[in-house]
Amino acid sequence: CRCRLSCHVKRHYSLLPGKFSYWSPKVDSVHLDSPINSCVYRIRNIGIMAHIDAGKTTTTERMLYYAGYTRALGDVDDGDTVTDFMAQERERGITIQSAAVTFDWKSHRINLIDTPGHVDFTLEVERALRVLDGAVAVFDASAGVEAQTLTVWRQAEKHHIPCVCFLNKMDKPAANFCIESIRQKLKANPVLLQIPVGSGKNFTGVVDLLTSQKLMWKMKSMRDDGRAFEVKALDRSDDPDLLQVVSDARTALIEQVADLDDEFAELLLTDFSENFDAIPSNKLQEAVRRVTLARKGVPVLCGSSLRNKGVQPLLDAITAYLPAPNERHHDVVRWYKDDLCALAFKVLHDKQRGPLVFLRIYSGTLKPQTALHNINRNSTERMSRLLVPFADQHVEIPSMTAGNIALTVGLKQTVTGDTIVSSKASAAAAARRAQNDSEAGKRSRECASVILSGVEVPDPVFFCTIEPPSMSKQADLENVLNCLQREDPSLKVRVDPDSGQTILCGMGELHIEIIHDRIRTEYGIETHLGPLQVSYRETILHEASASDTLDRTVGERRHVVTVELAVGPVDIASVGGSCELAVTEELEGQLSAEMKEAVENGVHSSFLQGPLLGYPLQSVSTLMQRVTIEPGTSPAMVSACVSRCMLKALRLAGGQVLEPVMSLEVTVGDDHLSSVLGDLAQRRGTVRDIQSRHDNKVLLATVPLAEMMGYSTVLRTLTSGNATFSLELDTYEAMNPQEQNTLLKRLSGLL
Ligand SMILES: Nc1nc2c(ncn2[C@@H]2O[C@H](COP(=O)(O)OP(=O)(O)OP(=O)(O)O)[C@@H](O)[C@H]2O)c(=O)[nH]1
Repeated sequence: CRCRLSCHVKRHYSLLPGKFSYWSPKVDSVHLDSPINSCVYRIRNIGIMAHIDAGKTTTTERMLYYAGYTRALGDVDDGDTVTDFMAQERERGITIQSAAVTFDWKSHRINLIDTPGHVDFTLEVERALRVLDGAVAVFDASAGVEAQTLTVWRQAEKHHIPCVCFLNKMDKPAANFCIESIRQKLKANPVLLQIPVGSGKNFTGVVDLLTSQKLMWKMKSMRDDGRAFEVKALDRSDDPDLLQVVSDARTALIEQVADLDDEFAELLLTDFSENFDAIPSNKLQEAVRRVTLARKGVPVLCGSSLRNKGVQPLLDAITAYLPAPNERHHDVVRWYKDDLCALAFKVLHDKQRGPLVFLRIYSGTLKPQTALHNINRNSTERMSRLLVPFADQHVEIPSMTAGNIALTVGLKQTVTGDTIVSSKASAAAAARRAQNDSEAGKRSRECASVILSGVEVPDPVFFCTIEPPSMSKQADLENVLNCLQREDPSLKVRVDPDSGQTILCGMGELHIEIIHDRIRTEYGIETHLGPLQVSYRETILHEASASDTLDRTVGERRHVVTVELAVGPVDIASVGGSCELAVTEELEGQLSAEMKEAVENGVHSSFLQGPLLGYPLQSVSTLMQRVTIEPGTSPAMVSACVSRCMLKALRLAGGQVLEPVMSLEVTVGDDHLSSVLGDLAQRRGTVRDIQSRHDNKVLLATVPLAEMMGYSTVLRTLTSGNATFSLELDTYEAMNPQEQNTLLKRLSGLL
């Protein structure tokens, strides 16, 4: 099945020279062994996830190098890695956008998505996880399980993604084999497959517990790329302590796997009952694979990417233990049989070609120059070109089959999360199959949807105004913001109805800063950002009713409408913070569809602007009691009257400001702990726990977002740069009356 098409491919599907404006100095040439159709069971769609700075990018670079796709090792500290190709990423040394990379390793096709670790970009991780079949969790072995790892681990669990753990940075003096921390904090079941040889700067290799072989990197110089390493069976000449540790660990591994996998237990008890140790390594490997796929355990490997040790066995583990696309279950896909069904999981904007859409193909075949149907937008558009993504380079190909990740050119309306199929008729056929199945009583109607579930976009917590350098650039800026929004659904742009100013809403300070930078560097527009502000919410304290009549003559036409309604607070727990609208049964029968929509529009626009400060409302229910409309009244007037009446009722109901409260985790040395605590007390922070991690303390707290502006600079000063932190939205909490008053005065310019 291994179709060696590389020559053919090189002749016909050359790289697109200079068409993509990104820079990539070290990519020699892309030679995928079979870029068209790898057998599905040899494909691995993999993500790398971790806490910031755990070494994801360094590990990815090593993988690309050993797989033969780069000819020099990239270094995040020198800013020349392949996957971090945007200018900001190179400058800051962090991964902002997931870049998809396709390469082959030992007859397997690996589609790898490098995901960012900073919490401001959690959506990027979520987006990537949605389309992955497996993941590698990279840990800094000297830090163990950190905050962001926990967050992404939970996300991976949500999508039932089997994982392999890689304990990186084993060369650091404080590195330790943090198995317990994986067990306790991640509530995972680590399956230890390797034992490190040496520690700290004497870390020289690993022992593979399946084969009892020693893999040693005997570096001749600091520049040694680690490509060559020695593989040798352990024997009596080896250190007796190591032999003992390996023997114990192998026995423990065999027992653990037998506990988790019945097939393996049976084999052990029948064919190898005399000597468990004689079990062949391939049988053990097959069992570890079953355990990993069933998510009963996670294989754990270790190494040091920076020092070029341990990455090749990690690549082997990806192919050996993580699932192929056909081993994963996707409910919706079966309705499409062999027809095309794909999910758009990322949009990038290329200045010359317009939007580039990343698609994960679940069934069928994708071909360029064909029309595709977007179910979510109910539109059909033409895909002009089909590419294999290789960081910032792309190889053009004539078709792509299920299981792969493709990059398409020409889809202008598609946004992240849309389901793409071959035609409207194919969507209808899938819907019919789903319908028949649900009618046959096999499953509920909800499950019979033919749309792949998209990506949930969290609400942004920060916002600020953005202005072009001159009015003549306003249209350009709007265009740029549209492009950026299609790429990044966590960025929201709106226009303030009172001031007419454009408002940027984002997930954090860094997020907004990066957007600002990109507008300048990629699109050449110098914009001015207003001060960063916190996105509050509002709710009401009591129930209240109001009525209102609008009687207005516009030109020849008289519009008369009367509205009566009641509002009340609802329990956050029961509605998850959203607002509700109900209409009395009597009224439901009286209103035409058009007028009902006008009423709903009026209520929903009031939900977007609370009565106190104009922030969106949370946990408010509205009951529409009476709406009388004189003939000739336009729907717009009905909406206007409903909004006015809502405002009246909301004011009577007493407003309450809700502020975003973040969960904060700070890792800091003992000597700086008290100054960090002192500073936190001044920020209205509440300390939840202080844990020890090696020589450091980990401080867990909640703190209002409003108090956290510029925190990274303050923390750096307080601790001379010896602390790291992560911040994530926890909840919205009611402000006390005193704080609320101060805020109201400050925002209305009285303070
Ligand atoms: N000592 C040591 N340092 C490492 C190792 N791997 C990576 N680093 C360093 O750790 C830092 C972060 O590495 P990255 O590869 O950028 O980490 P990342 O997880 O991709 O970071 P983000 O993209 O910002 O989330 C860099 O300074 C690397 O040189 C390792 O094995 N040992």
